[in-house]
Amino acid sequence: MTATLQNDFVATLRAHSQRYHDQHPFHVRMNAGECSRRQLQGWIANRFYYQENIPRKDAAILANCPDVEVRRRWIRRILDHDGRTDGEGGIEAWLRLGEAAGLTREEIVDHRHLVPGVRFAVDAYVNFARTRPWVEAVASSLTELFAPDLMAERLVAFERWYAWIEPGGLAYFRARLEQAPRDCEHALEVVTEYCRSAEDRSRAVDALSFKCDVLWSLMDAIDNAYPE
Ligand SMILES: O=C(O)c1cc(C(=O)O)c2c(n1)C(=O)C(=O)c1cc(C(=O)O)[nH]c1-2
Repeated sequence: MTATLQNDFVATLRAHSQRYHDQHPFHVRMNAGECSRRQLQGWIANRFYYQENIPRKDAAILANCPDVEVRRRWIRRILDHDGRTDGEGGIEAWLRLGEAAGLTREEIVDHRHLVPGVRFAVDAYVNFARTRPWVEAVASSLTELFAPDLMAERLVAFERWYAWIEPGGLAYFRARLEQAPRDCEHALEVVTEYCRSAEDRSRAVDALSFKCDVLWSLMDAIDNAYPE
């Protein structure tokens, strides 16, 4: 691929920031301090389903990926979320966020708050990674290019507007500020190396569009379940 084609490809991927869920009305209200306690708790309990399924999605990518060097780096994502032992990892950190916001572990883990639209959106993402070519699944993870800005904004918003959430609960977002850039740098390397033809590139762009839709649908479902 020539340098120009590569730059255009990366620019097209990055332009998907315009469709990222940071612009969803629920996130806009969240970051403006307009969410109630119940709405934030609902968001945390529902987003847990995304968090617990991310490692299963990444395991599907590993299962479909024949490149040992890619697998060696990709596997770290699973450990980041699952931890190496009890009490570690992103899933645990998300449960602590829930506790800091006044939820019990039990009510998060047993899915009593999980709404159908969130389940369908997350299941669609995992299913995509299981059934589509692995490079497309890698491309679909590239929404993480846009996540750090949202995390930084969220950290400021939570400290400012939702002081009733214990500050220790925000550790998850701080960890993602470092993990997301590292992860998406690798994902970008993979798609630029493997997407050689115009058709490959177009499929990678479609995969990222699909993922933007997953995240947007997830937020729509939460927004509908916890009206103002
Ligand atoms: O809170 C967010 O807005 C947000 C967004 C995303 C994303 O853009 O997919 C991820 C995360 N958080 C996240 O915490 C996370 O671990 C994660 C993994 C992935 C992925 O697709 O592999 N996205 C995201």
